[in-house]
This record gives sequence, C-alpha cells and structure tokens, in this order.
Amino acid sequence: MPDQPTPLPYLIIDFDSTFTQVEGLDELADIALENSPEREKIVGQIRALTDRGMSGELGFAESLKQRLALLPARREHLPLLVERLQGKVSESIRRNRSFFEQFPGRVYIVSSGFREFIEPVVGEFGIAPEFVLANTFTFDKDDHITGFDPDNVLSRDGGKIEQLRRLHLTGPVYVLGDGYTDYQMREAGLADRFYAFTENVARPAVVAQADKVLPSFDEFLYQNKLPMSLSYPKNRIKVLLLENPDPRAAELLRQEGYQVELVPGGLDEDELVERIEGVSLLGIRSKTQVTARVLEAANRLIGIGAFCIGTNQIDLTECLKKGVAVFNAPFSNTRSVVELALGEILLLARRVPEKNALMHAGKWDKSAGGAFEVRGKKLGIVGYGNIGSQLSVVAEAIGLQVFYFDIAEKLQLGNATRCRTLAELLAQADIVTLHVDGRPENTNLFGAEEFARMKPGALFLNNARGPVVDVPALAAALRSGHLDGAAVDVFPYEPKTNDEPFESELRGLPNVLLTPHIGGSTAEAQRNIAEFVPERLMQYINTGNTQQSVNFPNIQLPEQAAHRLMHIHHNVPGVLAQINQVLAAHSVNILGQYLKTNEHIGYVITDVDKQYEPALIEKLREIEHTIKFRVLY
Ligand SMILES: NC(=O)C1=CN([C@@H]2O[C@H](COP(=O)(O)OP(=O)(O)OC[C@H]3O[C@@H](n4cnc5c(N)ncnc54)[C@H](O)[C@@H]3O)[C@@H](O)[C@H]2O)C=CC1
Ligand SMILES: O=C(O)C(=O)COP(=O)(O)O
Repeated sequence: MPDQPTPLPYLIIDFDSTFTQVEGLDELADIALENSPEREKIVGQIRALTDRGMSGELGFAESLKQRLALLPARREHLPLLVERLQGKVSESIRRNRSFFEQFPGRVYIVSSGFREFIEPVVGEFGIAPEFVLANTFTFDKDDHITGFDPDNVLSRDGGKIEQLRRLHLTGPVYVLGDGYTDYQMREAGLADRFYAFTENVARPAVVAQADKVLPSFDEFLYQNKLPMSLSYPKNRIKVLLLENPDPRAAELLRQEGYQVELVPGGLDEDELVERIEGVSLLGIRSKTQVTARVLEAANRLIGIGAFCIGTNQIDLTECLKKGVAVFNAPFSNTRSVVELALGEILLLARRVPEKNALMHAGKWDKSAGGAFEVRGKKLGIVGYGNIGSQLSVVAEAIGLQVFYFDIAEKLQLGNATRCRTLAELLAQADIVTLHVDGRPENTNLFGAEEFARMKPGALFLNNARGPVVDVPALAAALRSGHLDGAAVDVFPYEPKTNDEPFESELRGLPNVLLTPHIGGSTAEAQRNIAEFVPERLMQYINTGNTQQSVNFPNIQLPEQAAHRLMHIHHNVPGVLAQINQVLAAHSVNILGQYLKTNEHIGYVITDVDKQYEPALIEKLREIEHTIKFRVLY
C-alpha cells in the first residue's frame, strides 16, 4: 500500500481521449448523423480533423472551426452524447472514482471540448462545474449547433495556456493529457510536469515531449504515492509469451492492461535466464524448459501459464519453493489429440503413409497386402486419462475393442476392458497407443522389451511425450518387421524452431507417420487454450484464486470483501499462528481466512478490514519462512 498521501499537486486533466476513451465531437457527429447516408464519410472527416489538431499538425482553432462546420448537431443530441460518454470514461479513471471524490478543488478539467457534455460526465466524479474549463456551443433559434463562443479563450490557438495562466495556481501543477495542446501548458512554463496519457491513444509527437508516459491513471497514482483502487498498476505487470500461443492470449492479457512481450519459438535455458528478469507472468508451451536456474533468475515471477496440457517441462517443485503458481489448460486440446490418434490408426491400418510416399515418387502400388479394417480389432490404450479415455469412447464408436492400462484407478467407459498390467495389454492389442504423462519415471517406459511383448504385425502410436519411448528400440522393432507401422508426434529432442532440421532414426522407415508435435495444434484447441490460461492467470493475480493450479494448493475463494492479504510460506508449523499474532497486535479485524497446504508450501488468504496501519504489511512480510506476500484491494 502506498505510504501516507503526499499533498496533491493541482491536476489539469484533459477530457477527450483522456478522461474519456473517445473524442466528444466525433461521438456527437456519430449521433447526429445516425440516419444519414453520409454518416461514415462525415464522421471520418471529423476524426481526421481531430487527429490533425491533436498532433499539432493543424492549428487548434482552425480544426475546431472545420469540425463544427461539418457537424449537423442539435441541442436534443446532447443528452444522448452525455449518456454515451458516461459509458466511455477511461477504465483507470473509472476505477479510481473515489480519488476524485477525495480531492475536490485540486482537479481541473481543462479542455477544448464543450462544457455542455463535459460537466455532467465529470460531475459524477465530484468535479464541480467551476473546475471545468471548456468551450461552449452557440445555437440558432431552432436549436441547431452553429459553432462555438468566440469570446471563450479555449476556442483560440494557445487557449489552454492562456486559461491556465488565468487560474493563477500556486504550488505544483501537473498536466495529464493525450494532445499537443496539453503539452504546450508545460512548454509555456505553467506546469511542472506533463504526463502523456496513453491508455486510449498514444500520439508519438506528444509522447516524445512527455516528462512521463502514463499507460493508466493507476500508474500516476502509484508513482505519486496517492491512494488508488488497485494494489499495483496492471501496466507494471510484464508478461513474456513464448512459442506462439494463439494471438487471443496476448490480446486478453493486453486488454487487462499488462505489458506483453512475444518471442516466437522457444528460448533455451541461457536465453530464458537472460529474459526472465522483471517478468511477472511467463507463458510457454511444451518446449520451454523452466529449470531451477531459470527460476533463480526470475526475480518478479508470480505465475507461469503452460499454454498446453503437459507441465513436465516445468520444475514444479522449484516453482512452489519460489511461490510461483503454475496453470495449464488440462482439457483444451484433448479432442484434437484424440482425432489425430484416430486418423493415424485408420491410415496406418491401410498402410497409407507408405502408399502415399510411393505415389509421390511416381509408383502405383495397388494391393491389399498388409491392409486391414479396424472394426473388431483390439486397441490398447496406455494411460487412461483425459485423452486416453476420450479416445476409448470415440474408438468404440467405429468398432474397435478397447483395452486399457493405467497406474491409477480409472473409471471404465463404455465396453472398455481394464488390463491389470502393461504386459497383459501388450500381449493382446493389435494397436497400442500411448497417452501417459511425461513424469520422469515414464522415461523409456517403452523399450526393446515392451516392443518385443507386442503382437507381431501390431501398430504403435506415441502422441504423449518423446522421452517415454526409446526411439532406437522402436526403429529396430519396425526395421525387423516385428511392428507393422507407427505414428509418432513427439520426440526426445524436438527442434527449437521451424528452421532447425529434424533428425531421427525413424526417418525414412516405411509405414511410419511422423508429425512435428501437432497433436494439440488445431485452431479450436489453440483458441480454447488462449482463453483458458490467461483467465486462470488473471484470476490468480486479481483474486488469489488457485483453482486448477497444477502445483499450488487449490483454493477457490469467495468474492473479496475488503483487503486481501495473500501469504505464501514454506510449510513449517506455526506460520499461521504468527500471521494471526501480527494481525491481533495491530487490532485488525479478520473477515475471513483460508489456508491450504501441500508438501512444500502453505497458502493463507486473510480478508481484513480496510482499517490498518501500513506498518502491518511490513510485519507480515518479515514473518520467518515467508516466500511471497501480496495485498489486494
Ligand atoms: N502430442 C500433443 O500435441 C499432445 C500431447 N499431450 C500429452 O498427452 C499426455 C496425456 O494427456 P492427458 O490425457 O490430458 O493427461 P492425463 O494426466 O489426464 O492422463 C495421463 C494418464 O496416464 C496415466 N499414467 C501415467 N503414467 C503411467 C504409466 N506408466 N502407465 C500407465 N498409465 C500411466 C495417469 O495415471 C493418467 O491417468 C499429456 O501428459 C501430454 O504429455 C497432450 C496434448 C497434446
Ligand atoms: O498440450 C500438450 O501437452 C502438448 O504436448 C501440446 O504442446 P504444444 O502446445 O503443441 O507445444
């Protein structure tokens, strides 16, 4: 929480595209021309004039005159405009409404827009009419807007400068705005600082002149240690997204206000160590290895999003010890893998990979040799989790008899038969497909011995994880003719980018379908993942909710009542007691408390009354065994 508020300087805030997300006159034109066939054309012309005026390209008075000349607006349109603008107040201004209410008399709206629509919008934030300095419309006897009051200083070039001068403010003055005319008040020496407000629009010519750039009003409040509605400005949260998740992921995270950086392809350990400093959220897919060394360098990391199912590439225990919550998308690409596996089974059974290669080489090899229907054949599924069990249902629908083996007790679906051992499954299956996870114990789960146990002429599929299969042993089983074909999507080593060549003993073998780890790479799956994972990460940041985290104790929290203190600590006895002692010593009223632990960490969430001394936070941070501590309000 910020320390005691410093005395607030005078704030001169622009209205159009700063206080609100839009330009008032553009919106008025849109309303006034609602039923006109010329609407798009005229609104476009007005917008272009606004832009030219704002960037300093066209004199302000000229831009205003030309815009009003194009505008067929009437008095009756103004209430509609006000209603529209009230719904378009900038997000960060809206959420900090109580700040404006707290400091009446310190905030001026100085705008070349019009009092008729500004006053009612800012009035809702406790800004009184005498603190609104803006133009006024002129009307004819039929209530058409005819122009602006030329005696108003704000209608002239340099109007804001003159207006500010006339205010005779004593003490520091800060200007916040998106336009060149806002900067000019600073240039004229009337303001101490100019903050370019870029939440809605960033004009390079204006940004270049700024003392500071504000992606949000939260950032202004944070920098100046003023009371704010968020515990931390979202624009300070840096997100690093690797391996090309669907663009929707970056879009959602940016919409939330985070700074998002994209790195196509993966990064190796050294590269990631270099890039991870200052990053709060890391997004990866199956390739990026998040090792203890990477986590050591991750000085601000709060959460990791695996934009896939598997999380074996992440050192989950080390993440816990560092208080980093990991989330994945456990079901978003399940169906895609199932469909790929089914297609592969059908194609291998008909020797399509081999026939296809021959055709491309100009050879016509029509024969039924080695081709069979899958109806009535035995499919052995190793790993009956989300993918294995869904494949079971779909495979039965086309007449396969399903057998499965899983080390965990699993609900048997449809007519599937459970095998007690892997050997039992291997002895009878015509097709064996792997859907186990990539835990270290599964490395080389399939080697020479397992292939030898498979029926002669059987087919083999690996769409799970590369290291689960001893590839030279598989290649040998295929070369010897013991296996009739294989489909492999995952490899112990996978190229880092599409530019790196692919090496494998499996290359060139007949009836072997090789795919570049695309089991989950469909438009549907990638889009689902790109919505699911950011949602989990944002919920964790905004509420502390760890539901569906793969490493943190799962806590589904009720809606936050007041301030929420989130304490992550090593799981040793007595930490909760210490937290409560500190709270009691500061006479803090606890509204709710939630604790969950696992082998390594304890996660305590305490909702407290808003009344507490800032020193309390320091005391909570200092508790021994604390890993991370955050406050939400
Ligand atoms: N090729 C691709 O693009 C994709 C690959 N995958 C991989 O598929 C794997 C499976 O995914 P889900 O079904 O969603 O995971 P899941 O966690 O729901 O299922 C894995 C199942 O394997 C079982 N298992 C683990 N080790 C075993 C062993 N040695 N023997 C028998 N059973 C064992 C587990 O008990 C669990 O039931 C993922 O871990 C991931 O590595 C997932 C999505 C896409
Ligand atoms: O979801 C998984 O576990 C996968 O293997 C898919 O990985 P990818 O997102 O394609 O790198």
